[in-house]
Amino acid sequence: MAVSSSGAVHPFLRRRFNFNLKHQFKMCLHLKFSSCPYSELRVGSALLTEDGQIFSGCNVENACFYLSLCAERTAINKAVSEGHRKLKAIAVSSDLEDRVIPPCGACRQVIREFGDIPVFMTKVDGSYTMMTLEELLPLSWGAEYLRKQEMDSPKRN
Ligand SMILES: O=c1ccn([C@H]2C[C@H](O)[C@@H](CO)O2)c(=O)[nH]1
Ligand SMILES: [Zn+2]
Repeated sequence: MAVSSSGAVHPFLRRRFNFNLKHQFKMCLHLKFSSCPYSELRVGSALLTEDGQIFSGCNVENACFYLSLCAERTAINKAVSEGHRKLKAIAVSSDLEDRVIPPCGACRQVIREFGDIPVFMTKVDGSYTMMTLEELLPLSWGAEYLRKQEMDSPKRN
């Protein structure tokens, strides 16, 4: 079920994740590094890893539009490329004042690779709506549909 808040740390988070949302939001402010000359929509993301580290990201757009990368995937790629595959939660923020910002379909699929984690969709005033990845992307495609033996094989290319 979706959880909304006016900015305080939600009890759900404190219980399940021992997670300081304010700190996470601070990291989300990395939307100031956003490179978005085409959409002019600054987006930031922050994710929490199992061992308590936070990685931030922003959207990085390209003149060849479809090469642009969303903030969430920037953050995920940073974390994974530094050896952090166990993700606990992810947040996404933007300049939008009147609405929370939801991850696009591509990002939902990429987040899905790392489990059914909570996704915090925030507004500039610090309020947020939290939904789990399963709620955002029900009946989703994942590694369990692939041939496991092949996936586990150390010899695969
Ligand atoms: O959750 C979202 C939604 C949109 N964007 C970016 C992609 C693009 O740069 C801009 C406009 O779609 O917003 C993100 O980074 N994350
Ligand atoms: Zn996206």
